[in-house]
Amino acid sequence: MTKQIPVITIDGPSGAGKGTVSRILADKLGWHLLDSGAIYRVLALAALHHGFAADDEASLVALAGALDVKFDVEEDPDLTHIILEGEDVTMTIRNEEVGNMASKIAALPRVREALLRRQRAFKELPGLVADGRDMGTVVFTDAAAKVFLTASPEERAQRRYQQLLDKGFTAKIDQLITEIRERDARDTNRSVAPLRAAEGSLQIDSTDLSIDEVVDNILEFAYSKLSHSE
Ligand SMILES: Nc1ncnc2c1ncn2[C@@H]1O[C@H](COP(=O)(O)OP(=O)(O)O)[C@@H](O)[C@H]1O
Ligand SMILES: Nc1ccn([C@@H]2O[C@H](COP(=O)(O)OP(=O)(O)O)[C@@H](O)[C@H]2O)c(=O)n1
Repeated sequence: MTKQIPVITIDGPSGAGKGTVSRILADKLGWHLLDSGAIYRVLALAALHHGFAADDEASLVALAGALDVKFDVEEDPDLTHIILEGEDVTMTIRNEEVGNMASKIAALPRVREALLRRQRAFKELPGLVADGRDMGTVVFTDAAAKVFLTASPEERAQRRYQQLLDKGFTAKIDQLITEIRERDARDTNRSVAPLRAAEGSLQIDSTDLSIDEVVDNILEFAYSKLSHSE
């Protein structure tokens, strides 16, 4: 029998802490990490470079199929460098213009379909931690352990605010709360792969939990699931 490759999926809304806890989990377990949002962001940046509109599905699908992107984990142990068409876009893809474009193109069914194989290719031994919106519901439906991580919109906006200040940007908390609510609505109400908790997932509200508490909860859940699936 071929060895099953274990997958832990972490889905949830923007600012819930998915990226942070996924990276810690992947480090602790020595597993691969898929930041699926980065793939949508890279496609969004490429679309902006090419001047494609957010609803030009045919052009975006063609672009997704031919996307020349590399995730470089060798160079820097703390940060996966993302290289688009030879250019390091690790920082550029994090800006709000790219995030908003990513959230718009992510609503197009054929674009999501075109990115499926690229995401599934991250599933390699010894295991994968996959961070996104539909990791447990669509991309890795057979994952060993599925987590749905949330926090209140106010707390998530406050975290983003702090994150932006730490990076030297200015930001307005009211505007961030509005943007978070808009992005939640778009991700939750789209017809294809809407944001929702996968069946059987561990649901964690991290509003009043520390990062370490969230990681410990997930590890305990994942170990119990993995020991049952062996
Ligand atoms: N449980 C938590 N308590 C406090 N801050 C948190 C917690 N989880 C994450 N953060 C912080 O919130 C910010 C957003 O987290 P991030 O992992 O980027 O969220 P997501 O990937 O879900 O959008 C980061 O600055 C992170 O350090
Ligand atoms: N698996 C995924 C990951 C991201 N996305 C979309 O891509 C956008 C950017 O993802 P992200 O995870 O980088 O966003 P943040 O949570 O960091 O704000 C999200 O707003 C989603 O609309 C998605 O639809 N499916």
